Amino acid sequence: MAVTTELLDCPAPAKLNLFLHVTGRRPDGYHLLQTAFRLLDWGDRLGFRLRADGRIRRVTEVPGVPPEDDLVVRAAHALRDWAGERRGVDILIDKHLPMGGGLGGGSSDAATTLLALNRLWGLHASRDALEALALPLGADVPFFVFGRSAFAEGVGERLTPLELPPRWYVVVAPGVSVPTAAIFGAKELTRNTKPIKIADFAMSATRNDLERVARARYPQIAAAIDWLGAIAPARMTGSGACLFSEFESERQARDVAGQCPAPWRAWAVRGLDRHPLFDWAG
Ligand SMILES: C[C@@](CO)(OP(=O)(O)O)[C@H](O)COP(=O)(O)OP(=O)(O)OC[C@H]1O[C@@H](n2ccc(N)nc2=O)[C@H](O)[C@@H]1O
Ligand SMILES: Nc1ncnc2c1ncn2[C@@H]1O[C@H](COP(=O)(O)OP(=O)(O)O)[C@@H](O)[C@H]1O
Repeated sequence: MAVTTELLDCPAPAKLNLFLHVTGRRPDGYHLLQTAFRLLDWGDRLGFRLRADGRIRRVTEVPGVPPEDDLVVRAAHALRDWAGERRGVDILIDKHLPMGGGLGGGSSDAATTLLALNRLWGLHASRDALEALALPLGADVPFFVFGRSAFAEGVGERLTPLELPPRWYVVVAPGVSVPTAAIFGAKELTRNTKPIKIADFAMSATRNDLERVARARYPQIAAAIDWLGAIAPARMTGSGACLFSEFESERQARDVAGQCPAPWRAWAVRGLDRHPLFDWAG
């Protein structure tokens, strides 16, 4: 029987890939990357309620994602098995981030689950231990546990903190959902960008290698990048479908977001330096 306790309400912020270079491919097919991750002050919200009976349940519907496939459920099982925890949890998801958007929504939901359950179950797992549990859930999940703007290498798990200036972003969703595996698997993807040094990172000197593939396959992405790019330099995040431009002021960002033509959607959002749950790893 479920125990009635308070709901632990937690944010799961989105990320942008400020650039993404594909530098190689591992024998198992995963790609070697260099990317700069930036957290955003915008995301999903998750609720966690302790259960004494040991069951892990997602209690809200997420269209297209059966509970057993949901990264929050998989994260909760991974942490419970690792810790030998006997209690369970009810998990509520309030989804705001477009799925298949390159904003890392599912990955961030999974990381927030690891951080929240570490606290709810009183496990005191270290950040390193949580990052190790995160990687098998998805290449982006360790970054959200790391919880700071980061330069990432490997498949995204080798993370170095990155100091970034305060910035606002316009994020545009062109109304399509992109399957990450199909973009990485494309024959035409170039996989030999020369590695850069972290100190050489600049928006103007980098690009997103996945963008050319996504543009060619999804005309809506190409059209949206061209629309935003006519106003300010615009780039795709991750494997798409969303794209973004960077601005120094909130006013500029809100002004541009307000011009976005339907049916595309646009948001003006602030870049974060730290994950709101940064202190929750032991
Ligand atoms: C492209 C990026 C950039 O941050 O983000 P998204 O666009 O998904 O948000 C990530 O590398 C995605 O990370 P994530 O979404 O966690 O991907 P995963 O579930 O691990 O992998 C999905 C599939 O993408 C391919 N994949 C993913 C990561 C990688 N470095 N090489 C790959 O080839 C693999 O085919 C894998 O089966
Ligand atoms: N909690 C979740 N939220 C969103 N997607 C999820 C979740 N759990 C599993 N998924 C799966 O992960 C896929 C990628 O979702 P998402 O992380 O939002 O996009 P992206 O990897 O492009 O940033 C979804 O299409 C869905 O099948």
